[in-house]
Amino acid sequence: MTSVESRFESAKQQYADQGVDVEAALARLADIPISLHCWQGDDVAGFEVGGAELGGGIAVTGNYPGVARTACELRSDLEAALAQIPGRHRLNLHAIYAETDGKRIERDALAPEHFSAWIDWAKENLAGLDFNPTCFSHPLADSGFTLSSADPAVREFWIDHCVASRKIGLAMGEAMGTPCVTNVWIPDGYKDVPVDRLAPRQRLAESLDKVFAEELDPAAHLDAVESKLFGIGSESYVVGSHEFYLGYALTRGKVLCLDAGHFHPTETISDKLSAVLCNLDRVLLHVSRGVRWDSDHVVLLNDDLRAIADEIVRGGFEKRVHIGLDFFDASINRVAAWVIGVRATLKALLAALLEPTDRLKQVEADGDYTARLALLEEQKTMPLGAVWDHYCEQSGAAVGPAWLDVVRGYENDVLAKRA
Ligand SMILES: C[C@H](O)[C@H](O)[C@@H](O)C(=O)CO
Ligand SMILES: [Mn+2]
Repeated sequence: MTSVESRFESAKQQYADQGVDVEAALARLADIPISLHCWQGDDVAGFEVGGAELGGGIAVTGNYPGVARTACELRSDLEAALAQIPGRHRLNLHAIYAETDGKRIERDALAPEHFSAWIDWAKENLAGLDFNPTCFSHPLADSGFTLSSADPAVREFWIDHCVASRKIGLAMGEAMGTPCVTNVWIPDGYKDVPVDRLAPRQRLAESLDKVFAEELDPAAHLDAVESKLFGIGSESYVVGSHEFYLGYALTRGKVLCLDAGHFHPTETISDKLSAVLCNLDRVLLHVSRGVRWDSDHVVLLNDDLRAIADEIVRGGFEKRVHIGLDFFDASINRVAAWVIGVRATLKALLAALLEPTDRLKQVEADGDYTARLALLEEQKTMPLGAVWDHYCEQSGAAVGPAWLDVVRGYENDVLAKRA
């Protein structure tokens, strides 16, 4: 027996003593896909012919070598990351990752054919695809307003882009046999205090109603809307605030996207899950790590991430919460950034799945808050790592930090050779 296996067997017994079935927990974990965000691989630049600088009040810092310059390079980098991540996962694409054969295709004219290479590759490598219209990094977003613009021509352009994006998302969902979540995030807002907070929100609601006018088969496609508190250049007012989208999602039956970096710095999204899922069917998560602001740091196995995973598992929300990642760090190896973030997310889910939740719920229901606190605290030193290592080994992913050597090898052989 290898040391990984002997540590696993002893951990399994320790969890069994707590009433936890480790094999059942691992089977549940294998069934939870994480949607990797393609934009970590190229600093949210995309491959649009004649594309603009990154805009929309989001910023990527760092200049680590090896950024992906083409869709082929990005797919190769994703394969390198996926090889170090146990389980089968999804990919979240933005419209600016279209492949248009060297021709400039305006965003309102994008079509499924511009993503056929992604779809073919996804069939081999992934459990599903998700999608996003790109309503930033474009001259028609320079005013700071897109779907809520006061200019009807600007609004029209972005409505048409979002309609085109839903068709692309639908094609992805049909091809993959699992619904594609197409998420609309817009940067619209004001740097300074506005007088009229209402009119842009009314225009946004009208525009969204036009975007979503056509009913799409939920077996292949789901619509999500993402709120934000502030961005760079929209510090005082964001049109698509949380309250706006919560109301919109509730009244229109849409998926609500909660981005961990899009709330007040001391506000967490974990507590929101059970609250919004009392009335909404589904939630999309953008798991991110804000440091002092919406800085989009790589997610780590910290208290916030564990609390999100705990809420998903304790609520039995695995099929109602779509887990996507959203961070972009250009100061470290970008492939490693994906591996660190996804492995951390899976570890958090595993920790939650290994919790004796029924017992904890029972002591809570009995009013035994002493036992609740004591058992939760004891849980923290249970041998999660031994189960995690077994899961990695069983799935063909590297055990422990060994993945870093493989990613370093890819860096030397491939990334370092990019000019
Ligand atoms: C690139 C993404 O769509 C973007 O990060 C968005 O989801 C967001 O969170 C903006 O702050
Ligand atoms: Mn986001």
